[in-house]
Amino acid sequence: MPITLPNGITAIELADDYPALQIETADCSATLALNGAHLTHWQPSHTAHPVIYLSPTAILQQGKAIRGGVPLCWPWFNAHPTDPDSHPSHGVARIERWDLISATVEDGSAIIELELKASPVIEAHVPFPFQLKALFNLGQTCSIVLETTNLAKENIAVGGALHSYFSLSHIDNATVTGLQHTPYLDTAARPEKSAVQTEGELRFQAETDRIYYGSDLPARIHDAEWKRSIVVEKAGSLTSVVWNPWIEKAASLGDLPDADYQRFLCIEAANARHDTRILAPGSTHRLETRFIVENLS
Ligand SMILES: O=P(O)(O)OC[C@H]1O[C@@H](O)[C@H](O)[C@@H](O)[C@@H]1O
Repeated sequence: MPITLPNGITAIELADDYPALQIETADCSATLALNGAHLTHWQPSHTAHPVIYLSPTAILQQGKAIRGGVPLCWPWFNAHPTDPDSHPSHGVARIERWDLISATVEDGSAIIELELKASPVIEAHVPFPFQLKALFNLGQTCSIVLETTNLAKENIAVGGALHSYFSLSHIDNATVTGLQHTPYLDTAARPEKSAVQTEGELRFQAETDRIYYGSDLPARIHDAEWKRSIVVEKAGSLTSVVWNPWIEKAASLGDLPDADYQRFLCIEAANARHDTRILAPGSTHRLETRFIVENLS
């Protein structure tokens, strides 16, 4: 049965056969694509600039991943752990269409639940039965929960990430705090190398691709030009990923303008590598993140 949408939430098409929900409430504006349960825009009313970066050349097509927004990576993080040539980067959840289960507006916040149902495409990549839900609470803050339940009779392994792309005035204006003394794996280095962050403030001057482990955040992105901080909180995750592709990698990505590496930074609540979760039959894992925007005077 079709869901009746409340005032403040409208069904739109972002492209041909590419449905989304447009949210306009007193507290925020936001856009949520059903493909990938992918938040492509969120801007609370108290901030002058969008919080989420979306590539202007993102491909909006069934079966393709959107560049930017908040990809829901599931059930593995980045390349498939054993057979990367046969399975898509960051899993299938971000390229398949989700079903809308409910949508309400309460006190200025849109509360939306989506579910990814099994299909032959998904079964070709995910070898176990599951229930997967995404819960969004979009208002003055933005919270996203990705909830996996194991419907198999044996243990399953579930990794992934809430791969948020945060919009910046310019990467040179951005610093990140909250990660000092945290160990990380530098996956941009060849070979990968382990280190501990010594700096109190992280700045960006090269490709950055780090998996921080034992990290429960929060981290804070300061944008000196836009005079705001974005606080990134999380739960159900002990790995945090910080990613910016920089010049060369950005140029190799066909769905990102060459110069746009300057316009975003990813901070991701992850279950990456050894933080992949083992779920017993019937058990549920919740990977959560929340964004809070603070204006600086
Ligand atoms: O191009 P994709 O599949 O969206 O991945 C983008 C990036 O996602 C990040 O999470 C990874 O740490 C990077 O290694 C990866 O390049």
